[in-house]
Amino acid sequence: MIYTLTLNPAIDFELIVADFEFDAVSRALGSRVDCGGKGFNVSRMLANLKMPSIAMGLVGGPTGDRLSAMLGELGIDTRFTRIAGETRTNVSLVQAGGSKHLKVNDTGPSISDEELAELIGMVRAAARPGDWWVLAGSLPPGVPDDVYAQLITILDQQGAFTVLDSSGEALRLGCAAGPTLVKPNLAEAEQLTGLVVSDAASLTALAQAVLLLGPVSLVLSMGKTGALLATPDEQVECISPRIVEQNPIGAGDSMVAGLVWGLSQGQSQSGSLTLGIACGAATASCAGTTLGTLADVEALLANSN
Ligand SMILES: Nc1ncnc2c1ncn2[C@@H]1O[C@H](COP(=O)(O)OP(=O)(O)OP(=O)(O)O)[C@@H](O)[C@H]1O
Ligand SMILES: O=P(O)(O)OC[C@@]1(O)O[C@H](CO)[C@@H](O)[C@@H]1O
Repeated sequence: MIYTLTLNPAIDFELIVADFEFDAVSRALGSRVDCGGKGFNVSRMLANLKMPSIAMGLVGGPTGDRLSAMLGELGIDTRFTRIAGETRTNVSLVQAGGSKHLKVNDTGPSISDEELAELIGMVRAAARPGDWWVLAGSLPPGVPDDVYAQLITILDQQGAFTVLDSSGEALRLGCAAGPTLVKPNLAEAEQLTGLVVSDAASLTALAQAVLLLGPVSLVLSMGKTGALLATPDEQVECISPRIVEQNPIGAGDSMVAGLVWGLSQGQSQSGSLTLGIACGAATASCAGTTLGTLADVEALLANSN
C-alpha cells in the first residue's frame, strides 16, 4: 500500500487575472478551488494513475471538512487526525494566457502536542513492511522540525519505505533519519547544502552533498530541465519532455507520485524516474492546479520512447 502524509494540507484557491497590478483593485477573470497540500496532491495524482493510496494528515474546521469531502469524491481512502484549528487556504494569482503566477501559502493552524501524538500513533499503528510512505510539505506551527525524522525512524523500524519531500530544517533533519528517497527541487537542495549549481560538476557535487546528509537516494527536480537521480553508486540525468507549460504548481508532487508508482511496483529507480518525469510534465502542461491524467502521462511516455 502507498500512504501519503500531509501535516499542513490546504485548499488551493486560484484567481486568474489579466495582469498583476499593485495598489489597484483587480477583477478576476475566473477562479478555481482545488484540494491541496503536497501529500494530498500525491494521492490525487496516484488516483489519476489508477493506483490506490491512503491519505493521512491533520485536518480541521470547515476547510478540513471540505478537503475531506473532495478527497472522498475522488475515491481516495483517508485516515485523518482531526484538529481544533482551521485547515489553511493558500492563494495563487495566475496571469491569464501568460506564464507568471504569484503564490502565497498561509502558515497553517497551531497543532497541540496531543493532536501530534495522535497522528504519530496512527502512523505507528498503520506501518507495515514493504509499504511506501510519502511524507510531504511544510510543518504547521506547533509541530517540531524533527517530526519527519521521528516518523522515518518509526517507519524504517517496521520495514516500510519512505519518500521525503519537504524543505528547510524539517528536510535537513529528515534526511539524517535515512529516508529511502528524498526529492528536493534545485532551490531546496541549494539551501540545504549551501552550494550553488553553475555547471555539471557543481550539480554532481550538490547531489553528493545531499546524499552525505543521510538519504539512501535522491531525485533532484529541476523544472522544465528535468531531474537527476543519485545514489552513492550511480547518477542518472533525465531530460523532461517538451510541453507547453500552463501551470507548474504541483508538478513536483506529481513527479513524486510517478516515482512511487514505479518503485512500489518493483520498477528500477531509473525506470521510476522516467515515470516521475512524465507525471511532472503532464501536470505542468495542465491549466490551474489540475493534475495530469493517465492518458497525458501515457502520451508523454510514448513520445519519449
Ligand atoms: N515546464 C515544464 N516542462 C516539462 N517538465 C516539467 C516542467 N515543469 C516541471 N516539469 C517536470 O516536473 C518535475 C518537477 O517539477 P519541479 O522541479 O518544478 O518541482 P517542484 O519545484 O517540487 O514543484 P512544486 O513545488 O510546484 O510541486 C520536473 O523535474 C520536470 O520533470
Ligand atoms: O506550504 P507547503 O506545504 O510547502 O506547500 C503547500 C503547497 O504549495 O504545495 C502544493 C503544491 O506543491 C499546493 O497544493 C500547496 O498549496
